[in-house]
Amino acid sequence: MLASTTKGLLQRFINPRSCRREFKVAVVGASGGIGQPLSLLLKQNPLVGELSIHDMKNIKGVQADLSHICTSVQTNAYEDQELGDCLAGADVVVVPAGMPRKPGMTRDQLFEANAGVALRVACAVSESCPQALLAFVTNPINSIVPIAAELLKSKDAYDPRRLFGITTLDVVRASTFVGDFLNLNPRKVDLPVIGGHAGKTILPVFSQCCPSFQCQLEDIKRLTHRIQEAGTEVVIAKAGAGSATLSMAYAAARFVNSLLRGLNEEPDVMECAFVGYKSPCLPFFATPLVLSDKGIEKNLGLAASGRFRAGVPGANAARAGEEHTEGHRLCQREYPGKGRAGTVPEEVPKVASLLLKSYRTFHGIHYTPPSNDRSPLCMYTYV
Ligand SMILES: NC(=O)C1=CN([C@@H]2O[C@H](COP(=O)(O)OP(=O)(O)OC[C@H]3O[C@@H](n4cnc5c(N)ncnc54)[C@H](O)[C@@H]3O)[C@@H](O)[C@H]2O)C=CC1
Ligand SMILES: O=C([O-])CC(=O)C(=O)O
Repeated sequence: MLASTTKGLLQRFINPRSCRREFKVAVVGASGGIGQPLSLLLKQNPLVGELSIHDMKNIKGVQADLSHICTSVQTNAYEDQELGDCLAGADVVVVPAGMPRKPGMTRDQLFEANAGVALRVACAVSESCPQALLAFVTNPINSIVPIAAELLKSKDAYDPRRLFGITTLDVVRASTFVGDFLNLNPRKVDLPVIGGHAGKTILPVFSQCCPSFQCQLEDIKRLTHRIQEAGTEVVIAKAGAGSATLSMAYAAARFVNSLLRGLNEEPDVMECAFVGYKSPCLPFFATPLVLSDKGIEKNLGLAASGRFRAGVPGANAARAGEEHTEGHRLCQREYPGKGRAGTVPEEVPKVASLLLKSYRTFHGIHYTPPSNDRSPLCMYTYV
């Protein structure tokens, strides 16, 4: 017994990869503009043992194509009514299903089209893999994640440590644009982005940028605006053919890989994501997280690292007029003495109030699923 334990430890020491586990990842919306390249990237991930893909259309073709790639990841495809089978036993479910924007639309305007998709997936997760980590790409993230949480609560399957809105693309863009600005390899730039995933709710925290840098306030404002409007930049450039797909697939693959590294008990895995937040007044907020086999091990909140310093103009960028909203009061209460070292950036109260407006948008919605939908969601009316 002792000998075999010692041998096991020795093997792990000699070959650390031998302790690597392989996980089942399900992609819902896998035939789409994001779903296909995301599946391609996951087919190459050594932490994935089984890649289970689902879509309402063309999924068998995507499966045939992926299955010719010479990696050991096993791929299985599921059609519309087979969502439950696709999800059964999944460790991670990632959802790039739903309509993308066209020029002139806001992300909010996708809510009616995409809320039903998110509710259907959340419902199927609650039945087929309630322990899975569930990560939405579907827009509008700021409202989709809260309604998915409501559905999971109604099914007694909500664990805030396991539900995520993927905001990694904001972080990827922040690294790219700041890397360009500083003439640095963007992979060497680490800039947390907090808040939400729409316009002014996207909040790069320049005071925590690593490496730190000093520049003119005008530059910070310009970089902030570029990061906040980057999605729209792509929507306009694609001129009606959808929104970001390749960069989003890259970002989602990175986020899923981080979830898997956490599940694999790798220490110190960190990502920002839009998740349940600790305050009842502000139930969701994107912040830096430490990931583990539980999903979220620790929410690092807003003063995430020792690198947080005063005196960098970023903390003052894009400051808007004060709004005496619940969110504003909350932030003042939780982070008194704003502007000092180690405290919240001053834009946060503004972002909080914008997020609260998103929640109110969905609170007013009466969700009626399509009449041909025979899923259990027919029973579910969201008011
Ligand atoms: N979180 C983020 O940073 C980003 C989010 N997005 C969002 O991702 C979503 C997908 O974008 P694209 O891939 O470009 O759209 P797309 O239209 O190319 O693909 C969407 C896919 O979802 C499938 N689908 C729709 N309803 C479904 C359901 N109930 N079950 C299974 N599959 C379903 C469609 O058949 C289609 O294949 C959009 O809502 C978009 O706004 C896009 C970029 C960034
Ligand atoms: O802008 C969009 O509609 C898609 C998106 O969320 C992004 O690219 O950040």
